[in-house]
Amino acid sequence: MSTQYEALKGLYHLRETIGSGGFAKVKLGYHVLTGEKVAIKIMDKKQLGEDLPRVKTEIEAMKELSHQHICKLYHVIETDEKFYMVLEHCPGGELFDYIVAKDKLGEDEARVFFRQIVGAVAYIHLQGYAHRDLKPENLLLDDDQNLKLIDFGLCAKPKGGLTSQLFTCCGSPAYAAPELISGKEYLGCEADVWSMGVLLYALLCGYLPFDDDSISALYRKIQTGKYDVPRFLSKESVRILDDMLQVDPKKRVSIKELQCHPWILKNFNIPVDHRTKYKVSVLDEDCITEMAVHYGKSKAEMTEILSKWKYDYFTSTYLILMAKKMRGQPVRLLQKPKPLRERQQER
Ligand SMILES: Cn1cc(Br)cc1C(=O)Nc1[nH]nc2c1CN(C(=O)N[C@H](CN1CCCC1)c1ccccc1)C21CC1
Repeated sequence: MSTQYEALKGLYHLRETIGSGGFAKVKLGYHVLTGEKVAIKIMDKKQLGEDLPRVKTEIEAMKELSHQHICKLYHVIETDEKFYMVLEHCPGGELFDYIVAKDKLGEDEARVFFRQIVGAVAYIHLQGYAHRDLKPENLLLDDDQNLKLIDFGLCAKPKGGLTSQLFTCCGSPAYAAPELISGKEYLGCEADVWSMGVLLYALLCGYLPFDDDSISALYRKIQTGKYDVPRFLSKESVRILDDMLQVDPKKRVSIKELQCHPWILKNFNIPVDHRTKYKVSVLDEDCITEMAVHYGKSKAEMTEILSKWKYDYFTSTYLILMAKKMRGQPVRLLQKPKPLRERQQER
C-alpha cells in the first residue's frame, strides 16, 4: 500500500502542517538535496471540486512571476489524487498576525511594508495580472521582515490585457472594491488599488475601514465609500487613503501614481522600484556547475535541462541554490550519503 504523499519521497522530507484552509493544507518540508526549508501546499483534487480551475490559475500565474516580494514557486507535482505546490518558506507567518500582535503599526513601519506591497503589485500588473485578493492574510514575512505575496488562486490575466473588463466577483468582501461588488464591469488593476487602500488602513489603524457582520450592510458601507478617520492619522496618511479609497475607479489613484505618491516618498525620497531582482532569462553558472557535478552531467546538458523550466525537481533545486546564493550562502548540494560498501573499496 502506498504511503502518504508518495510523490514527495526522496525529494522532500515532510514535517508539520503550518497552515490549513478550505481545500488545501500547507506543510513544512525540507528539500533533500540542500536541506533548505520549503512550504508544500497540498490540494486534494476530490475536495477541490469546482475550485480545481483556481489551482491551475495559481500555478500558471506563479510560474510567470519571479519577484523579491512574491512567494517563489519552486516545484509542481500532479498525481491522480493531488496537486503539490512547493513554495518558498516564510518563517514570519502572516502579516495579519503581525498587525494583530502589535495592535497597529506606526506610519514609518507601515510605509516600509506598504512600499514592498506597491512594488509587488506594480510588478504583477506589468506582467498583465491582477491579484484580486489582496489582504494581510495573503502577505507573509520572511526571515528578514520582508513581505512575500501569496494566494494567486483568484488572480486574473484578462486576454485583452489589464485594460479589458473583468466580471467575476471574488476575493474577501471587506477588501472588495465598490465596482466589483456592484456586479458592474471592472478593471482588475483598479480593484487591486482599492484593496491596497483597505490594507493600508488596516496597517495604520489595526481595524477595517468597512466592517459589518451582515454582508449586505458591509456592501452598502463600501458603496458609500465613507469610513472613520481616526485623529491619530497624519494628514498625509489621510490623503493617501482618500486617494485609494475613491468609490469612482476613474478618480482612484493608479498604481503608477502610487509609486511616487508623497506619502510613499516620505523619508525615502525615491519612488517605489517595481523591477524584479531575479534574472530568470540567464541561468547562473555556479548553480549549473554544482548540479552538473551532482548529477554527473555536462554543464551543457544541465543547462539544456534547466532552460526548459519544467518546475520539476531540477527547477526547485536550481531555484533553491539561487536563493542561497542571493543570501550569500555557499552554492552547495548535500552530497549523496556514500553507502559503507563504497568506503570499503577505498580502504
Ligand atoms: C504561519 N506560519 C508560521 C510559520 Br513559522 C510559517 C508560517 C507560514 O505560513 N509559512 C509559509 N511559508 N510559505 C507559505 C506559508 C503559508 N503559505 C500559504 O500558502 N498559506 C495560505 C494562507 N492563506 C491566507 C488566507 C487563507 C489561506 C494557505 C493557503 C491554503 C491553505 C492553507 C494556507 C505558503 C505556501 C505559501
